[in-house]
Amino acid sequence: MKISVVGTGYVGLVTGTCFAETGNDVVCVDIDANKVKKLSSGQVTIYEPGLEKLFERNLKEGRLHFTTNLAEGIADAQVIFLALPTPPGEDGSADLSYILGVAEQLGKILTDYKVIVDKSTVPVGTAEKVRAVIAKHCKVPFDVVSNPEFLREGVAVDDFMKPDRVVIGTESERARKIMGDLYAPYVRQGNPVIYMDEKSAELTKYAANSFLATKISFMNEIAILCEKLGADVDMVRRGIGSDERIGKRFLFPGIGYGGSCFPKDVQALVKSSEEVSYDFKILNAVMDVNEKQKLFLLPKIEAYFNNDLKGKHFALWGLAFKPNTDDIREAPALYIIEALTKAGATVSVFDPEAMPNVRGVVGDIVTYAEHQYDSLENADALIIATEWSVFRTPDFDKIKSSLKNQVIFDGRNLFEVSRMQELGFHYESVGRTPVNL
Ligand SMILES: NC(=O)c1ccc[n+]([C@@H]2O[C@H](COP(=O)([O-])OP(=O)(O)OC[C@H]3O[C@@H](n4cnc5c(N)ncnc54)[C@H](O)[C@@H]3O)[C@@H](O)[C@H]2O)c1
Ligand SMILES: O=c1ccn([C@@H]2O[C@H](COP(=O)(O)OP(=O)(O)O[C@H]3O[C@H](CO)[C@@H](O)[C@H](O)[C@H]3O)[C@@H](O)[C@H]2O)c(=O)[nH]1
Repeated sequence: MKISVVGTGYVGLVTGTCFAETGNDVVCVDIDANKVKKLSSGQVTIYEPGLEKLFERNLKEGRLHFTTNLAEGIADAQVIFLALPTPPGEDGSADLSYILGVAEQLGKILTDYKVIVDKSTVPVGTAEKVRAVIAKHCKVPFDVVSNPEFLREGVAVDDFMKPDRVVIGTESERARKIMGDLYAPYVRQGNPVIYMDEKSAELTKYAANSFLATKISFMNEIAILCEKLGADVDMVRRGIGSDERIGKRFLFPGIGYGGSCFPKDVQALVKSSEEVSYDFKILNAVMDVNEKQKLFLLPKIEAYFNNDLKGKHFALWGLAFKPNTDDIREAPALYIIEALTKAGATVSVFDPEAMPNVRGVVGDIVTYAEHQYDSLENADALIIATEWSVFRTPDFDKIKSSLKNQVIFDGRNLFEVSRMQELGFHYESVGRTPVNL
C-alpha cells in the first residue's frame, strides 16, 4: 500500500519505517528541512534501539522517502497518517494547531479518496474537527480515522511490530477495510485489532496513559508510606504484583513519571473533563503526587548536607526521562539540576545518549562528563535519575575512589540495600530503609 506519514518525530519515524518494513511504500513529510535532509541521506535523527537497521534496509530498498513538500508527499498515498505534536497549550489542554493546520492544507490539495488517520494523541472530538476543517475546501470523498499509538520510547520498534492491540476508531466500512489490511501483518501474533467508534478510540489512548500514570503515582505514595512505616516497597511491589488482577508491570516507584506523554496526556484528560464540567479527582491527585515526586530526593540530599548545598558538587547519572532513549522531555533529572544549581551546588552529568539534548536546553550550567566515572571526580555524592543498564552493575571500587564522600542517592532503586551496606555506602533510595553512615 502507498502511505504517507506527516510528522517524522518519535512516532512518525517509527511508524513510517515499520510500515515500510512490511512492504508498503512510505513517504514521510516534515516541515523541518534539516531533519528531512538528514533522514534522506541515511541519518536516523532519534536514538531508538533497533530502528537504524530497519531504517537503513528500507531506505536502501527504496520503500522509504522523505520530503518537506506536503502535496508531493501525499500525492500517491491511500492513507495519510498525522503524527504531529499535540503539546499542552497554555491551559494544559492539547494544542491542536499542528493537526488542524495540516488538515486545512490537506483539504486544499486532496484530489482523490484518502484515509486521513489521527495517529497523534488527541482529545475526544478531534476527528470530527479534522473532518470539518478538511471538508471546508475539499471536493473529493475522504475518511478521518482515529488510530492512537501505544508505542513506548526505547522499545518503540518492538511495540509497533508486535502491538498488544491496534485500536481503530471509524464508522466508515471503506476506511475500516483499508486500515485492517494495512495492519494485518502486525496482528498475526493473535493480538486483536479493536474496531470502535472514533470518540471511544480517542478516549482509549488518554485512559490508557492516565491509568498507567495512576499506577505509578499510587506506588510512589506507597513508597513514601513504606519509608514512614519501616516497610520495603520492593517487597510490597512483589507482593501485590503477583496478583494477576494487579499485574507486575508499571509498579516501580521512583522520582516520578516524565516523558512527552504521561505528563501532558494526564493533564489534557483533566482539561477535557473540566470542559464537560467533570472534576476528575483521581487524576488531579496523580499529577499532584508526580509534581512532588520529581524532587523526592532533594530533602534527603539537603538533610545529609545540613541544609547547605552551596559549594557542594554532585555527580548525576541519567538525564533521559527513562533508559534507552535520548528524549529529555519532562525528565526528572532536569528538575534536579535546576534545584541543585539554584541552591548553589555544581553538577557533573553523564547519560549514554541524552547529553546533547540536555546541552541544548540547559547549556553550560552543568559539566558534561565523557564517561560515567569521570563525572564522579571530587563529587560530594552521586545521584541516580535514570535506570540505564550500564548503571546497574557499576565498578563500586571506582565509585568509592572517585567520590569525595561515599554517598549515593538513588532515584530508581538500582541496588540492593544490603549490598550497599556491605560496601559501606551511605545509600538512600525510594521507599526502602536507608543505609546511614
Ligand atoms: N513519543 C511517543 O512515545 C509517543 C507515543 C504515542 C503517541 N505519541 C503522540 O504522537 C504525537 C507525536 O509525538 P512525537 O513524540 O512523535 O512528536 P515529535 O515532536 O517527536 O515529532 C513531531 C514531528 O512533527 C513535525 N512537524 C511539526 N509541524 C509539522 C507540519 N506542519 N508538517 C509536517 N511536520 C510537522 C516536527 O518537525 C517533528 O519532526 C503526539 O501527539 C504524541 O502525544 C507519542
Ligand atoms: O513502573 C514504572 C514505569 C514507568 N515509570 C516512568 O513512567 C514514565 C513513562 O514510561 P514509559 O511508559 O515506559 O514511556 P513512554 O515512552 O512515555 O510511553 C508511554 O507513553 C506513550 C506515549 O503516549 C505511550 O504510547 C506508551 O504506551 C506509554 O507507556 C517514565 O518516566 C518512567 O520512568 C515509572 O516511574 N515506573
